[in-house]
Amino acid sequence: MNKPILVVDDLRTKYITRHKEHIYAVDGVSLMVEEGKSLGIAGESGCGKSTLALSLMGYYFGALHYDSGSIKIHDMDISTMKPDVVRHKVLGKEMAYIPQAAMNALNPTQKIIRFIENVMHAHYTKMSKKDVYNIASERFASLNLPEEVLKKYPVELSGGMKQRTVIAISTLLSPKVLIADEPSSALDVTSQKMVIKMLKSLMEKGYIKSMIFITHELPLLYNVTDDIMVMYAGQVVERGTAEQMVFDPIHPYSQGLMGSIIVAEEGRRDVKLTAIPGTPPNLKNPPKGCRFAKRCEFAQPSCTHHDIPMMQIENNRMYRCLFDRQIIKGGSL
Ligand SMILES: Nc1ncnc2c1ncn2[C@@H]1O[C@H](COP(=O)(O)OP(=O)(O)OP(=O)(O)O)[C@@H](O)[C@H]1O
Repeated sequence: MNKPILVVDDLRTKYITRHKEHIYAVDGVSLMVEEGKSLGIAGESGCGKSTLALSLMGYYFGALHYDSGSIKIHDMDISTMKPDVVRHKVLGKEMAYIPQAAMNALNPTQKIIRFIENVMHAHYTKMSKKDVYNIASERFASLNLPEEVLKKYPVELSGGMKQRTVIAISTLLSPKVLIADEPSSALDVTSQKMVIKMLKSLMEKGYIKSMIFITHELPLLYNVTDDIMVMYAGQVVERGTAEQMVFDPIHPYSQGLMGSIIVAEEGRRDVKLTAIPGTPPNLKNPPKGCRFAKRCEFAQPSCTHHDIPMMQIENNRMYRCLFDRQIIKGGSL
């Protein structure tokens, strides 16, 4: 096992609505990312993926609040740091975040190099413009981004190029963890591929030490990440290697997720396109016990009696279900 970089233990974060309702969108999430490894997070819309990303970044603004649990980068616990402290001490150098619409982060009235100067000067106040330019052009070249981009305005760049530019800028300080939230979902297929290639290249070249990649598409994760974690209604329901999760998912929800998407992988063309019947529970008032029980073809009365813990079956391979994997996989309940 490599050295753990990011360790999250039993994290709970919630939205407090105007009507004072508490919505636990991240409800007891634990995860670990090792040095040199990438973790994919998958799950249907509304399962808490983006809230988890925001919580890891300490973005507690507006309705989102920290409740309990810890987030450690190496041994530094950042879970209770004030957002301002996180911004100064953590963002950029320790962790970087690429949100869904990252390309909109660029200032339309500024050339790219001016934007980079601002980013670098926030960390190194005395760095000369020449040094900033040299660092940026070297990194851009290494990531196959043309140097001319530095002298352009965002409007002069295509969507894909803008996205790759933002990724290059966010990782200029070589953070230990990169959190990418659906970084390619708004792009055409060719640009998507280039973004994915770039993320892999950031890992290979050691510009980032580890990555969390969020998407609702399991097969995309299979091509990008070492491990995959599936979330359902604010909780983790399964974790394993990408290979295990795509070809041998255990939890009935992960199995449904696999069956509900087109898998472009060789050998998986047999998978039928099916939708998982029903909808996830309302997180204002989640059901007792297994949150997937209402939609699960294997559900038994015991599933809803008490909370179901994660069952560890191998190192880094776990799932949240009362039943043995042979029973679920054999469909003989
Ligand atoms: N500002 C908010 N106030 C109250 N509830 C919210 C707020 N933002 C999100 N939620 C709720 O939190 C839950 C998790 O939302 P989140 O956006 O994290 O899911 P997601 O898995 O990232 O979905 P998507 O893939 O669509 O981005 C949802 O039930 C959502 O309704």
